[in-house]
Amino acid sequence: MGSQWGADKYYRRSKSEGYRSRAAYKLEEIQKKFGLIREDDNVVDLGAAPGSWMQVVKGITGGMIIGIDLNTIVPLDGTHSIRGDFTKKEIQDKVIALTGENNVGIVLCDAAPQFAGNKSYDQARAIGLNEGALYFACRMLKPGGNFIIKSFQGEMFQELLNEMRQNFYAVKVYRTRASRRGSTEVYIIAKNFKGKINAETD
Ligand SMILES: C[S@@+](CC[C@H](N)C(=O)[O-])C[C@H]1O[C@@H](n2cnc3c(N)ncnc32)[C@H](O)[C@@H]1O
Repeated sequence: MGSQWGADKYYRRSKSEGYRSRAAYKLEEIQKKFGLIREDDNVVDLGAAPGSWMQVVKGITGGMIIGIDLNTIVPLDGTHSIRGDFTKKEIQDKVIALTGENNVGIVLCDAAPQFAGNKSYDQARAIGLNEGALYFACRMLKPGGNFIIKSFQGEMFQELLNEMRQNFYAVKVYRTRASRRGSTEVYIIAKNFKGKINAETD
């Protein structure tokens, strides 16, 4: 039985399996289906707190793992955490200082803005944040890199997909089983970055 309040089967499972959040199961499901995280990928996780996606990624790649969040990410061995807004240049420069230029194999983004309860305002902010994440991915990824991003179906979603298709050779929309029932949440699975030349997203 699903519950809006977190006491659902994924929440209980995350507690018993030591994950920091039920969100872990969304990434596990996406990885099982699409296998986009490769074992030598450097990975950047946008909106990473409390850090369950970083825990999942640690079990897959031997590459560098960097999590970025507005909130503190409790340290996770063998990973880097950056506190700040990933849309800001100074935060992006910190990532490049760690990875070098265009040396990231996959960017993950599970970030969402604080919702105010106004449907069309919230949707516009969510898509705006998605565009910031797309810009980040285009700045960091190596050609052939991948991008997984949470979004919300509604106004401007199609335009976002079109921008994704300008920058990646294959783009799909996927809804995870762990997404809450009735929510418009989906993940965009973008494969095979075309390279900087197509990255005119800002
Ligand atoms: C659903 S949580 C992510 C859960 C995470 N995937 C996990 O597995 O633990 C969304 C996060 O996005 C972060 N966030 C939203 N906007 C952000 C921004 N501009 N820069 C950095 N983090 C952001 C929020 O602070 C929040 O912690």
